[in-house]
Amino acid sequence: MKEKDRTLLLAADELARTVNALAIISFVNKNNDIALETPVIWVRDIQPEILRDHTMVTLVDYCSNHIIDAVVQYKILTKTQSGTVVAVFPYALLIYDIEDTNDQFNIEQYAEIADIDALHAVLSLAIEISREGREGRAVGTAFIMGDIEELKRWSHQGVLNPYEGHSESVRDVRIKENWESVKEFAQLDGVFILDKNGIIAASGRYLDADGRDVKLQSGLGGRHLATAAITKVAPAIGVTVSESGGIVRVFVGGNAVAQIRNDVRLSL
Ligand SMILES: Nc1ncnc2c1ncn2[C@@H]1O[C@H](COP(=O)(O)OP(=O)(O)OP(=O)(O)O)[C@@H](O)[C@H]1O
Repeated sequence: MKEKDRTLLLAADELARTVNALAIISFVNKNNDIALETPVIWVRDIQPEILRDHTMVTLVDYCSNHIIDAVVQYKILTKTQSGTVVAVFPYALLIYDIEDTNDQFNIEQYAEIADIDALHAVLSLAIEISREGREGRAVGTAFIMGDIEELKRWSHQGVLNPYEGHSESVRDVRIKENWESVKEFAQLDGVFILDKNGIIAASGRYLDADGRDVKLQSGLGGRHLATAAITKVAPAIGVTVSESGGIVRVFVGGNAVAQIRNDVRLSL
């Protein structure tokens, strides 16, 4: 490990203890030899060194964008809503208040649409699918969770529903043992629909909501458009995993409300 990185991590640990931070989020290379009192979350696949010769403004911009992305994921993966983290970049230490990302994405505000634990589970699962793919291939899919009768009304079965006739216990997305089969069925054409408690009603589902009056950033195709559209006509939240690019997006009321990049990967 570079001496500079070690010094920064030790300083971050001290700072974290002073401000009573929950964790250190490290954008410097992972090192298991260094013993710190504060739990460290390593961000993988990031090379902030490339910015070394840039201006201070670019660096600050880079740091704040990356810490926001990392904290949004941290909140989803650890179910943390408040507190402080200390971020370590190769050229900066940052104290960051977790609640500052609430403008970006605050899961709690969707409690009326879907159970918060189930939503955490769907988001974590979507992040895993976006990172892992299946058998070396990228996988794209979507999870639509909400009023299940409305979701059934606005969609139809594209292929045979593999969940048909199965008990709730094997369809519950909150149970991690069920994730492996979800990852398998994510390869089917179509999407998953789930009730507001996270019980999967079907996969291989085709969405019929009309995406014509939905406005999304350019480049997003049929899956994203249909997901946005169904959240406009039904009380539902949609989580997409893009096959091209691996980004996880969250849709509510016809709009994209959050975007989780897959190049900021936290290893907890
Ligand atoms: N209305 C729909 N309902 C369910 N699935 C759909 C719908 N439209 C498209 N899809 C699925 O999305 C897949 C990808 O389509 P498309 O490339 O147009 O979407 P996209 O939004 O660009 O997604 P990606 O970023 O994953 O490529 C299709 O092969 C199909 O399986």
